[in-house]
Amino acid sequence: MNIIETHDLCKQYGNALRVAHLELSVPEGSVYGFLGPNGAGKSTTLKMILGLVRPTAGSIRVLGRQMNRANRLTVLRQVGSLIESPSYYGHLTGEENLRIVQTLRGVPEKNIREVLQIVRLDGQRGKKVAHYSLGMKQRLGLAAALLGYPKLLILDEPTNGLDPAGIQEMRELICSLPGRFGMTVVVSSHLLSEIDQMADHVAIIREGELVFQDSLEALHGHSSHHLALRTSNNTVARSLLAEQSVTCREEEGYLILPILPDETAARLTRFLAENRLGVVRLEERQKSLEDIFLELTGRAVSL
Ligand SMILES: Nc1ncnc2c1ncn2[C@@H]1O[C@H](COP(=O)(O)OP(=O)(O)OP(=O)(O)O)[C@@H](O)[C@H]1O
Repeated sequence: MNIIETHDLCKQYGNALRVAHLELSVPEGSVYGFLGPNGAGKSTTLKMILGLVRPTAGSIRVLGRQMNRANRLTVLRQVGSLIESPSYYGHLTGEENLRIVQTLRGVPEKNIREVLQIVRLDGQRGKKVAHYSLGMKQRLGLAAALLGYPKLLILDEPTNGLDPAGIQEMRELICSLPGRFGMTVVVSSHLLSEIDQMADHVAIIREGELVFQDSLEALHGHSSHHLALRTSNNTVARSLLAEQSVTCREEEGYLILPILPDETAARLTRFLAENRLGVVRLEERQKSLEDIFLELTGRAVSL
Protein backbone atom coordinates (compact mmCIF):
# COMPACT_ATOMS: atom_id res chain seq x y z
CA MET A 1 0.00 0.00 0.00
CA ASN A 2 1.09 3.56 -0.68
CA ILE A 3 0.89 6.05 2.18
CA ILE A 4 1.00 9.01 -0.21
CA GLU A 5 -0.18 9.10 -3.80
CA THR A 6 -0.30 12.21 -5.90
CA HIS A 7 -1.85 12.37 -9.32
CA ASP A 8 -1.05 15.08 -11.85
CA LEU A 9 -0.08 17.39 -8.99
CA CYS A 10 0.74 20.91 -10.20
CA LYS A 11 1.53 24.27 -8.64
CA GLN A 12 1.76 27.43 -10.67
CA TYR A 13 3.18 30.68 -9.29
CA GLY A 14 2.53 33.55 -11.70
CA ASN A 15 3.17 32.11 -15.14
CA ALA A 16 5.66 29.52 -13.96
CA LEU A 17 4.70 25.90 -13.35
CA ARG A 18 6.93 25.17 -10.34
CA VAL A 19 5.52 21.68 -9.68
CA ALA A 20 4.55 19.88 -12.85
CA HIS A 21 2.27 16.84 -13.10
CA LEU A 22 3.81 14.90 -10.23
CA GLU A 23 2.84 11.26 -9.81
CA LEU A 24 4.37 10.31 -6.48
CA SER A 25 3.91 6.95 -4.74
CA VAL A 26 5.31 6.60 -1.25
CA PRO A 27 5.29 2.96 -0.07
CA GLU A 28 4.23 2.25 3.51
CA GLY A 29 7.11 1.72 5.93
CA SER A 30 9.69 3.28 3.65
CA VAL A 31 12.16 6.07 4.15
CA TYR A 32 11.33 7.94 0.96
CA GLY A 33 14.02 10.36 -0.13
CA PHE A 34 12.75 13.35 -2.07
CA LEU A 35 15.75 14.68 -3.90
CA GLY A 36 16.32 17.65 -6.15
CA PRO A 37 18.53 20.69 -6.59
CA ASN A 38 17.63 23.93 -4.76
CA GLY A 39 14.48 25.47 -6.17
CA ALA A 40 13.31 22.22 -7.81
CA GLY A 41 9.97 22.38 -6.00
CA LYS A 42 10.48 20.01 -3.04
CA SER A 43 9.16 22.30 -0.31
CA THR A 44 6.20 23.38 -2.42
CA THR A 45 5.28 19.73 -3.03
CA LEU A 46 5.59 18.77 0.63
CA LYS A 47 3.50 21.80 1.64
CA MET A 48 0.79 20.75 -0.81
CA ILE A 49 0.79 17.23 0.67
CA LEU A 50 0.36 18.79 4.11
CA GLY A 51 -2.44 21.07 2.94
CA LEU A 52 -0.37 24.21 3.58
CA VAL A 53 -0.29 25.24 -0.08
CA ARG A 54 -3.24 24.79 -2.39
CA PRO A 55 -2.44 22.82 -5.57
CA THR A 56 -3.22 24.47 -8.89
CA ALA A 57 -4.31 21.09 -10.25
CA GLY A 58 -4.19 17.40 -9.43
CA SER A 59 -5.07 15.28 -6.45
CA ILE A 60 -3.38 13.94 -3.33
CA ARG A 61 -4.23 10.84 -1.30
CA VAL A 62 -2.65 10.48 2.13
CA LEU A 63 -3.20 7.36 4.27
CA GLY A 64 -5.84 6.18 1.80
CA ARG A 65 -7.90 9.37 1.96
CA GLN A 66 -8.32 12.15 -0.52
CA MET A 67 -6.80 15.36 0.88
CA ASN A 68 -9.69 17.78 0.72
CA ARG A 69 -11.31 20.22 3.06
CA ALA A 70 -13.50 17.53 4.64
CA ASN A 71 -10.70 15.01 5.29
CA ARG A 72 -7.75 17.28 5.90
CA LEU A 73 -7.83 17.44 9.70
CA THR A 74 -8.54 13.73 10.15
CA VAL A 75 -5.58 12.89 7.93
CA LEU A 76 -3.23 15.42 9.51
CA ARG A 77 -3.89 14.01 12.97
CA GLN A 78 -1.84 10.99 11.84
CA VAL A 79 0.92 13.01 10.21
CA GLY A 80 3.93 14.69 11.81
CA SER A 81 6.01 17.26 9.97
CA LEU A 82 9.06 19.42 10.18
CA ILE A 83 8.96 22.04 7.44
CA GLU A 84 11.50 24.86 7.34
CA SER A 85 13.09 25.79 10.66
CA PRO A 86 10.78 24.94 13.54
CA SER A 87 9.57 27.84 15.69
CA TYR A 88 9.85 27.84 19.49
CA TYR A 89 9.44 29.97 22.53
CA GLY A 90 13.08 30.63 23.35
CA HIS A 91 12.33 31.65 26.95
CA LEU A 92 10.69 28.27 27.64
CA THR A 93 12.48 24.95 28.12
CA GLY A 94 12.41 22.16 25.57
CA GLU A 95 9.97 20.24 27.73
CA GLU A 96 7.67 23.26 28.13
CA ASN A 97 7.66 23.84 24.39
CA LEU A 98 6.65 20.24 23.84
CA ARG A 99 3.92 20.55 26.50
CA ILE A 100 2.29 23.30 24.41
CA VAL A 101 2.29 21.06 21.33
CA GLN A 102 1.08 18.09 23.40
CA THR A 103 -1.86 20.09 24.74
CA LEU A 104 -2.76 21.41 21.29
CA ARG A 105 -2.57 17.96 19.74
CA GLY A 106 -4.35 16.29 22.64
CA VAL A 107 -1.85 13.45 22.95
CA PRO A 108 -0.88 11.72 26.23
CA GLU A 109 1.53 13.62 28.50
CA LYS A 110 3.84 10.63 28.82
CA ASN A 111 4.72 11.05 25.12
CA ILE A 112 6.77 14.15 26.01
CA ARG A 113 9.33 12.18 28.02
CA GLU A 114 9.37 9.42 25.44
CA VAL A 115 10.02 11.63 22.42
CA LEU A 116 12.67 13.56 24.34
CA GLN A 117 14.40 10.24 24.85
CA ILE A 118 14.02 9.23 21.22
CA VAL A 119 15.74 12.41 20.01
CA ARG A 120 18.24 12.18 22.89
CA LEU A 121 17.28 15.47 24.47
CA ASP A 122 16.10 14.09 27.81
CA GLY A 123 19.26 15.39 29.48
CA GLN A 124 18.52 18.93 28.19
CA ARG A 125 14.80 19.08 28.75
CA GLY A 126 15.05 21.71 31.53
CA LYS A 127 17.25 24.06 29.49
CA LYS A 128 15.78 27.16 27.82
CA VAL A 129 15.50 26.65 24.07
CA ALA A 130 17.23 30.02 23.48
CA HIS A 131 20.34 28.26 24.83
CA TYR A 132 20.00 25.20 22.60
CA SER A 133 22.45 24.62 19.75
CA LEU A 134 21.06 24.47 16.21
CA GLY A 135 21.26 20.68 16.25
CA MET A 136 19.34 20.53 19.54
CA LYS A 137 16.67 22.87 18.16
CA GLN A 138 16.33 20.67 15.10
CA ARG A 139 15.98 17.57 17.29
CA LEU A 140 13.38 19.37 19.37
CA GLY A 141 11.49 20.07 16.14
CA LEU A 142 11.65 16.38 15.34
CA ALA A 143 10.45 15.55 18.87
CA ALA A 144 7.44 17.82 18.33
CA ALA A 145 6.70 16.10 15.02
CA LEU A 146 6.95 12.70 16.73
CA LEU A 147 4.73 13.60 19.71
CA GLY A 148 1.60 11.88 18.43
CA TYR A 149 3.53 8.86 17.04
CA PRO A 150 2.31 9.68 13.54
CA LYS A 151 1.98 7.02 10.86
CA LEU A 152 3.61 9.42 8.43
CA LEU A 153 6.44 11.83 9.10
CA ILE A 154 7.34 14.53 6.57
CA LEU A 155 10.71 16.22 7.02
CA ASP A 156 11.90 19.03 4.77
CA GLU A 157 15.70 19.21 4.68
CA PRO A 158 16.03 18.17 8.34
CA THR A 159 19.83 18.23 8.32
CA ASN A 160 20.15 21.76 6.92
CA GLY A 161 22.58 23.79 8.94
CA LEU A 162 23.72 20.90 11.15
CA ASP A 163 27.36 20.00 11.70
CA PRO A 164 28.63 16.58 10.54
CA ALA A 165 27.97 14.94 13.92
CA GLY A 166 24.45 16.40 14.03
CA ILE A 167 23.80 15.22 10.46
CA GLN A 168 24.93 11.70 11.33
CA GLU A 169 22.73 11.65 14.43
CA MET A 170 19.66 12.92 12.57
CA ARG A 171 20.24 10.39 9.81
CA GLU A 172 20.45 7.47 12.25
CA LEU A 173 17.35 8.67 14.01
CA ILE A 174 15.37 8.89 10.78
CA CYS A 175 16.51 5.44 9.62
CA SER A 176 15.41 3.89 12.91
CA LEU A 177 11.83 5.21 12.81
CA PRO A 178 10.18 2.71 10.41
CA GLY A 179 11.63 -0.27 12.31
CA ARG A 180 10.92 1.06 15.82
CA PHE A 181 7.53 2.67 15.32
CA GLY A 182 6.25 1.46 11.95
CA MET A 183 6.38 5.00 10.59
CA THR A 184 6.77 6.00 6.97
CA VAL A 185 9.22 8.88 6.58
CA VAL A 186 9.40 11.30 3.66
CA VAL A 187 12.61 13.27 3.80
CA SER A 188 13.69 15.92 1.31
CA SER A 189 17.24 16.86 0.55
CA HIS A 190 19.38 18.40 -2.16
CA LEU A 191 22.22 16.10 -1.11
CA LEU A 192 22.45 12.85 -3.00
CA SER A 193 24.92 11.33 -0.54
CA GLU A 194 22.47 11.97 2.28
CA ILE A 195 19.53 10.30 0.55
CA ASP A 196 21.83 7.46 -0.46
CA GLN A 197 22.59 6.80 3.20
CA MET A 198 19.07 7.21 4.53
CA ALA A 199 16.41 6.24 2.05
CA ASP A 200 15.21 2.96 0.60
CA HIS A 201 13.02 4.69 -2.01
CA VAL A 202 13.93 7.75 -4.01
CA ALA A 203 12.15 10.37 -6.08
CA ILE A 204 14.22 12.91 -7.97
CA ILE A 205 12.67 16.12 -9.26
CA ARG A 206 14.08 18.68 -11.61
CA GLU A 207 12.39 22.01 -12.27
CA GLY A 208 9.16 20.66 -10.82
CA GLU A 209 9.15 17.47 -12.88
CA LEU A 210 9.67 13.92 -11.68
CA VAL A 211 12.73 12.44 -13.39
CA PHE A 212 13.13 9.28 -11.32
CA GLN A 213 11.10 7.32 -8.81
CA ASP A 214 11.95 3.82 -7.65
CA SER A 215 13.89 1.94 -4.99
CA LEU A 216 17.38 3.10 -4.07
CA GLU A 217 18.54 -0.28 -5.34
CA ALA A 218 17.10 0.50 -8.77
CA LEU A 219 18.90 3.86 -8.77
CA HIS A 220 22.15 2.06 -8.02
CA GLY A 221 21.29 -0.36 -10.82
CA HIS A 222 21.66 2.55 -13.26
CA SER A 223 25.30 2.85 -12.35
CA SER A 224 26.32 0.21 -14.88
CA HIS A 225 29.82 -1.14 -15.33
CA HIS A 226 31.60 -0.76 -18.65
CA LEU A 227 35.06 -1.08 -20.16
CA ALA A 228 37.08 1.88 -21.36
CA LEU A 229 39.71 1.11 -24.00
CA ARG A 230 42.37 3.39 -25.45
CA THR A 231 44.46 2.28 -28.36
CA SER A 232 47.12 3.77 -30.61
CA ASN A 233 44.37 4.36 -33.20
CA ASN A 234 40.81 4.34 -31.89
CA THR A 235 39.18 4.78 -35.30
CA VAL A 236 40.84 1.67 -36.72
CA ALA A 237 40.28 -0.22 -33.45
CA ARG A 238 36.59 0.62 -33.57
CA SER A 239 36.15 -0.89 -37.04
CA LEU A 240 38.22 -3.95 -36.08
CA LEU A 241 36.03 -4.45 -33.00
CA ALA A 242 32.93 -4.08 -35.16
CA GLU A 243 34.25 -6.97 -37.29
CA GLN A 244 34.25 -9.01 -34.07
CA SER A 245 30.63 -7.91 -33.38
CA VAL A 246 31.63 -5.67 -30.48
CA THR A 247 29.93 -2.28 -30.70
CA CYS A 248 31.38 0.68 -28.89
CA ARG A 249 31.20 4.45 -28.76
CA GLU A 250 33.99 6.96 -28.41
CA GLU A 251 34.15 9.25 -25.42
CA GLU A 252 36.99 11.56 -24.47
CA GLY A 253 39.70 9.55 -26.25
CA TYR A 254 38.37 6.19 -25.02
CA LEU A 255 36.28 3.52 -26.67
CA ILE A 256 33.47 2.56 -24.32
CA LEU A 257 32.57 -1.12 -24.50
CA PRO A 258 30.05 -3.20 -22.62
CA ILE A 259 31.48 -5.27 -19.81
CA LEU A 260 33.06 -8.44 -21.28
CA PRO A 261 34.23 -11.73 -19.78
CA ASP A 262 38.00 -11.83 -19.13
CA GLU A 263 38.63 -14.38 -21.93
CA THR A 264 36.81 -12.21 -24.47
CA ALA A 265 38.72 -9.10 -23.38
CA ALA A 266 42.02 -11.03 -23.67
CA ARG A 267 41.07 -12.37 -27.10
CA LEU A 268 40.15 -8.89 -28.36
CA THR A 269 43.37 -7.25 -27.13
CA ARG A 270 45.35 -10.06 -28.84
CA PHE A 271 43.36 -9.49 -32.01
CA LEU A 272 44.09 -5.74 -31.91
CA ALA A 273 47.81 -6.41 -31.35
CA GLU A 274 47.89 -8.85 -34.31
CA ASN A 275 46.50 -5.97 -36.37
CA ARG A 276 49.38 -3.74 -35.23
CA LEU A 277 47.34 -1.72 -32.79
CA GLY A 278 48.75 -0.91 -29.38
CA VAL A 279 46.42 -1.20 -26.39
CA VAL A 280 47.37 1.79 -24.25
CA ARG A 281 44.73 1.44 -21.54
CA LEU A 282 41.95 -1.03 -20.70
CA GLU A 283 40.00 -0.24 -17.56
CA GLU A 284 36.74 -1.20 -15.93
CA ARG A 285 34.61 1.80 -15.00
CA GLN A 286 31.40 2.35 -13.16
CA LYS A 287 29.09 5.31 -13.53
CA SER A 288 28.83 6.89 -10.12
CA LEU A 289 25.57 7.91 -8.48
CA GLU A 290 26.73 11.50 -8.97
CA ASP A 291 26.98 10.94 -12.75
CA ILE A 292 23.45 9.52 -12.75
CA PHE A 293 22.11 12.44 -10.75
CA LEU A 294 23.80 14.82 -13.18
CA GLU A 295 22.31 13.01 -16.17
CA LEU A 296 18.85 13.05 -14.61
CA THR A 297 18.81 16.61 -13.31
CA GLY A 298 21.27 18.36 -15.60
CA ARG A 299 23.04 19.74 -12.55
CA ALA A 300 26.16 18.77 -10.72
CA VAL A 301 25.37 17.09 -7.46
CA SER A 302 26.11 18.68 -4.11
CA LEU A 303 27.88 16.27 -1.80
N1 LIG B 1 4.98 31.60 -2.55
C1 LIG B 1 5.69 31.57 -3.68
N2 LIG B 1 5.46 32.50 -4.66
C2 LIG B 1 6.17 32.48 -5.82
N3 LIG B 1 7.12 31.57 -6.10
C3 LIG B 1 7.38 30.63 -5.20
C4 LIG B 1 6.69 30.56 -3.93
N4 LIG B 1 7.17 29.51 -3.23
C5 LIG B 1 8.12 28.93 -4.00
N5 LIG B 1 8.24 29.58 -5.18
C6 LIG B 1 9.16 29.24 -6.29
O1 LIG B 1 8.93 27.88 -6.62
C7 LIG B 1 10.16 27.23 -6.94
C8 LIG B 1 10.30 25.99 -6.08
O2 LIG B 1 10.55 26.39 -4.73
P1 LIG B 1 10.69 25.34 -3.54
O3 LIG B 1 10.97 26.11 -2.29
O4 LIG B 1 9.54 24.43 -3.56
O5 LIG B 1 11.98 24.54 -3.99
P2 LIG B 1 12.86 23.51 -3.18
O6 LIG B 1 13.12 22.38 -4.10
O7 LIG B 1 12.25 23.22 -1.87
O8 LIG B 1 14.20 24.31 -3.02
P3 LIG B 1 14.99 24.77 -1.72
O9 LIG B 1 15.74 23.56 -1.28
O10 LIG B 1 15.87 25.85 -2.27
O11 LIG B 1 13.94 25.28 -0.77
C9 LIG B 1 11.25 28.26 -6.75
O12 LIG B 1 11.57 28.81 -8.00
C10 LIG B 1 10.62 29.30 -5.85
O13 LIG B 1 11.18 30.55 -6.08
